Amino acid sequence: MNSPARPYLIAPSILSADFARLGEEVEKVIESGADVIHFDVMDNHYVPNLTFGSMICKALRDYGVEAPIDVHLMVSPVDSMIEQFLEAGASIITFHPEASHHVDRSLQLIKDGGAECGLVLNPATSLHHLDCVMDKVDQILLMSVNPGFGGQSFIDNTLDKIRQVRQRIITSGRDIRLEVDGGVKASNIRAIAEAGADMFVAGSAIFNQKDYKAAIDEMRAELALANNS
Ligand SMILES: O=C(CO)[C@H](O)[C@H](O)COP(=O)(O)O
Ligand SMILES: [Fe+2]
Repeated sequence: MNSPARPYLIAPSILSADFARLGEEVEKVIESGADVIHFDVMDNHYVPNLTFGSMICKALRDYGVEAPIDVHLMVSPVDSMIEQFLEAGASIITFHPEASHHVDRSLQLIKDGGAECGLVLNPATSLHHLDCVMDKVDQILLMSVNPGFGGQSFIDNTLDKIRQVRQRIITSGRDIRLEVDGGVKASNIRAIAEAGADMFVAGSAIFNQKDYKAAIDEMRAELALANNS
């Protein structure tokens, strides 16, 4: 079905980390084999929850975190937050198209700031939002839960959406990452990869375990079995 041009990337979501020890938690999860840190920004407006802003991203950089930071903006409006996160050292910034009045402008703002850009589509958001930006995005994030909270169950019909987006990526001829976020765990990560994803966000499935390395290793073992030919 698909042959990812990139290796599989595991991106622990710090939403489920111990916020009182965030620097140590991030260090520990990187040492345990994580590729990317997924950073969930919620504003109690676009989503019914409130998390953290760019100061925390900057604090992680100042603490010495060098791993890519993948900022998932669940905020509206988006542009002022994009500017702040560019300043704070974000590597990738994604946002929800319905949260921006001018999607192309917001994507360009991210690129001009030197970060990678992408759109996030909720479970019931149409793929039509991708039609005019496939030449611009570096990453597409498909939500497999409704945004706002960690620890929810994976919505199964996301698998079909992943297959459709993978086809669009192949058609575009571009090297666009396909990230999936929400309810990802060792028991379903192989099916998600086989559908066409190459980047996997997992919050509770990693941070709610005692042994982060064992949790990540188990996911990698499942990914090694994925048939994506
Ligand atoms: O964007 C998110 C929620 O809006 C989180 O990234 C996501 O839910 C990760 O948590 P979990 O793996 O526990 O589902
Ligand atoms: Fe997220």
